[in-house]
Amino acid sequence: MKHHEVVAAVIQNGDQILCLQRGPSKYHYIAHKWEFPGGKVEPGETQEQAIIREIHEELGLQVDVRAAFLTVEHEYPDFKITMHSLLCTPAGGELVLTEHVGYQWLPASGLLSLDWAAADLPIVDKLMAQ
Ligand SMILES: Nc1nc2c([nH]c(=O)n2[C@@H]2O[C@H](COP(=O)(O)OP(=O)(O)OP(=O)(O)O)[C@@H](O)[C@H]2O)c(=O)[nH]1
Repeated sequence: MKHHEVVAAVIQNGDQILCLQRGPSKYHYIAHKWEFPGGKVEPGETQEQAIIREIHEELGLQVDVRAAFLTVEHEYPDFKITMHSLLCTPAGGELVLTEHVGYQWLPASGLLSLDWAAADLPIVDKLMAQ
């Protein structure tokens, strides 16, 4: 089974957290699900370099990476991921969606109002517990 190393940013602006909605996908179980911005780590990149690149590509934002948050191993029906979530704060730029179909800024207490990708649920749980 294919395995991907993924980084995901929990971008916190005060108590608000940036949540993004994926569009259609060939995999029904991730199509239209909510997730954190990020993507696959490319060969030779650190997690921090990967998240900074992905956030710039996907959202046109600069971020500062503050801390590692939680690493999740998740197996979907067709592939598995190791996803490293990193706590980030906005550091410039105007949010423009280039790959996603929607976004919401929500406090941790509101995160479960969204239909999250399965791999994200441990991250959501940890954010809600803090
Ligand atoms: N970015 C991101 N990906 C996630 C999250 N949760 C989750 O299951 N994933 C999965 O992790 C994988 C990340 O790949 P991606 O498609 O976003 O990465 P990428 O931008 O490098 O994609 P590409 O292969 O089209 O170049 C996808 O299969 C995605 O469904 C999340 O919170 N953020």
